[in-house]
Amino acid sequence: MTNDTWGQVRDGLIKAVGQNNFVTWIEPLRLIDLDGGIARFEAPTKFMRDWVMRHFGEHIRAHLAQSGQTVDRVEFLVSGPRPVPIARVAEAPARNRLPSAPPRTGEEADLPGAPLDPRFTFDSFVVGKPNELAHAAARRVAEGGTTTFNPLFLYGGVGLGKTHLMHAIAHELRTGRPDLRVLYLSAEQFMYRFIQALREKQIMDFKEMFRAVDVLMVDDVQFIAGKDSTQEEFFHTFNALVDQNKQIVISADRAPGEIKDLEERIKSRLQCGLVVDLHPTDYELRLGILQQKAEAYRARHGGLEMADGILEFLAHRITTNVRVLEGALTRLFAFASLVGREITLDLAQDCLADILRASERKITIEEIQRKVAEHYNIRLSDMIGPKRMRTIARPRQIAMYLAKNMTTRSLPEIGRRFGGRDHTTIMHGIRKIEELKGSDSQLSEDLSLLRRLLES
Ligand SMILES: Nc1ncnc2c1ncn2[C@@H]1O[C@H](COP(=O)(O)OP(=O)(O)OP(=O)(O)O)[C@@H](O)[C@H]1O
Repeated sequence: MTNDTWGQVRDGLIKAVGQNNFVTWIEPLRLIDLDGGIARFEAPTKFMRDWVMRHFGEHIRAHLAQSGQTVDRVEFLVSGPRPVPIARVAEAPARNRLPSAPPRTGEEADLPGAPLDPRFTFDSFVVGKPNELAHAAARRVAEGGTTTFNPLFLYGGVGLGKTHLMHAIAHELRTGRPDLRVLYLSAEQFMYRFIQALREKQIMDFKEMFRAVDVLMVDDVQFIAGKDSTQEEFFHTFNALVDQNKQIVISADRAPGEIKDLEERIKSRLQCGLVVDLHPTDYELRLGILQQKAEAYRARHGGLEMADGILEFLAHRITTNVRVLEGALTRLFAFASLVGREITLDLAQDCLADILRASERKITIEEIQRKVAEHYNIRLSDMIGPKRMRTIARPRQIAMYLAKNMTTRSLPEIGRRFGGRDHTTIMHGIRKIEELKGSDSQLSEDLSLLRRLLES
């Protein structure tokens, strides 16, 4: 192939994939051979080979073919530490080398990002009060414009949509800004890649790779807390990218300041951008998510017969997290399609009994003691202490009564939590309250109020 032909192919490829992509991924390739309809290229590292093959292989083939070459297939090889000499390359190295390829040696650490879940898009993300800020910030980053806050730090409890939002950003950037190199991975993967690079003495490649991305997204960053050298490397990567104005998105299960064993300088760096939390879901958001999932199911599998109020019932009863909510719905649909019946409330309760039981709020004896002590304005220590005067003994008996009725604890267990009292003393206290509540309206009101407070 002549320089002219390559010049033509080069221009076409730049137009097709963008200058940035061309310089980073295509220019470093070396054409070793074009024979029998097969064009063979050599890439400096395995990572680059895989990336180019996946993203630009077809572009390269098509542009070579357009320039008049007979090319049915393009193959990519990795140049090993001691490349096998290829005669043709040796004969005409200057011609076959793609112009101005930067010198690269050895094989770079294999550093592809984690795969993205195709279902985690902005379209499938339901927005409500608890997550609207996080969603808006994620949307802003996904536009790929100038960096306004760096990093974006998303945090929240288990299963509240952190990963979903990060994948959505990556999907959006890949379509809207294909010229940007977006790398998404978990903090755990970051650590393993780092250890691998250390072991294989490829730390420079590791650094180069991470510093070459335009948008870096690291999920579950709390994982690197307490892992000193990984933290150190993460800190340097982080700084290098921020210095170049490259966008960073981080997620964690808690706010930066609350991650134990995370170096202070990292905490303060993480707090420099925009820190937003995903709050626990509320009823409206849960219902919205369930409605969206039910619609998606109908769109995929056709009709689904469901009695009124089922989704409302689930949104009301399953308050743990979205993952559990989704799991419940999936099981319900599978069950309904197996038995071929309409989903009724009975069927839902039956089929989801374990999930419903597990998401019932568990009230502890300590909570009961605290609430009752607060209500009657006595000290918590008096709940378990020996004082016998009525102003203390009565609230203590009320707490015993509630402990028996609102938890599954046995009398001896309750006795232990009340300063090691015997179960007969507990029994006596409970009986006393049962007796009194029929005649003492104030006491019965207090009991209902305390129940409500504890259940809320
Ligand atoms: N607002 C939402 N709209 C639609 N689906 C949601 C929403 N929030 C969470 N989900 C779904 O709930 C599941 C759990 O979400 P995700 O994996 O993003 O949680 P996470 O916050 O990253 O949790 P973890 O801390 O366990 O990693 C996913 O299937 C996700 O699609």
